[in-house]
Amino acid sequence: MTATTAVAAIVPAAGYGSRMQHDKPKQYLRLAGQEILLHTLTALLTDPRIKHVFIAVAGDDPWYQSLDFPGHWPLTRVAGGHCRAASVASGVAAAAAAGYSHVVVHDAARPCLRTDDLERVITAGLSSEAGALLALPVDDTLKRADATDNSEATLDRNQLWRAMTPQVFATNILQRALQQIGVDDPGLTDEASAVERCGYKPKLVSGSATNIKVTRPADLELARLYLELSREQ
Ligand SMILES: Nc1ccn([C@@H]2O[C@H](COP(=O)(O)OP(=O)(O)OP(=O)(O)O)[C@@H](O)[C@H]2O)c(=O)n1
Ligand SMILES: C[C@](O)(CO)[C@H](O)COP(=O)(O)O
Repeated sequence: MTATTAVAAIVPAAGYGSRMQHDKPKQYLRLAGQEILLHTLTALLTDPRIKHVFIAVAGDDPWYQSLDFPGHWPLTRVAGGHCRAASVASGVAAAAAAGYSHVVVHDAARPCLRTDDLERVITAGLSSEAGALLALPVDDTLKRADATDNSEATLDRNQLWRAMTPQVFATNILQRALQQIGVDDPGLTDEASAVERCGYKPKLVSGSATNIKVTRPADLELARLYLELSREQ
């Protein structure tokens, strides 16, 4: 693949953010001067290989239409699904129909994506049939809890990584994997899980701990800090 290969980004943005406990989905909360979704799209569009962004939005979403997107951004709204995988599948179908050979899937809720990390994971994903994803080796000791949050076991953390996004795959491979495994499979918490179960071993590309997924209220302050720090660099 060349550095100028055209890829499509898929942004699942149809969640309601229940863990954030806010009356507005977290992707529409404002941090460091603009909505989280706008930060995420700005980060994705720093890579010239991303030629289009398909954003999966909930059908009853009243917020998306009010966002102030720059007119030149190549965006298409697609129907969000009942779960993250269904939203991603909707975006993959649109990217396939538009003729994109590869897709970059990135959570709307991860606004602190660094350009250098994005560049590395796209390059890795384009150079391997199995694809690639940003991830970080686990540095903490991992415990398995019992039903009352007591530690009942310590897991071997050797060779354990925590997955992030972007996750980069050949469009046809990801589309076939999602169809084969089924978007309602409880084990399908990211795109790589579907591709792995079809026999591929996606490359784990070491990312940045700042690439957090804004999930709970405490994440907002941290994301704001990271966004303001990146602006100063
Ligand atoms: N049906 C869904 C559910 C989630 N997402 C998106 O998938 C990303 C990661 O999901 P998560 O952090 O779980 O977001 P929510 O589902 O909104 O959060 P919660 O689980 O707390 O409700 C988010 O950008 C979210 O908008 C989506 O596009 N469609
Ligand atoms: C895709 C993901 O961000 C990788 O860590 C994560 O699995 C999303 O989980 P969520 O519960 O849908 O936020």
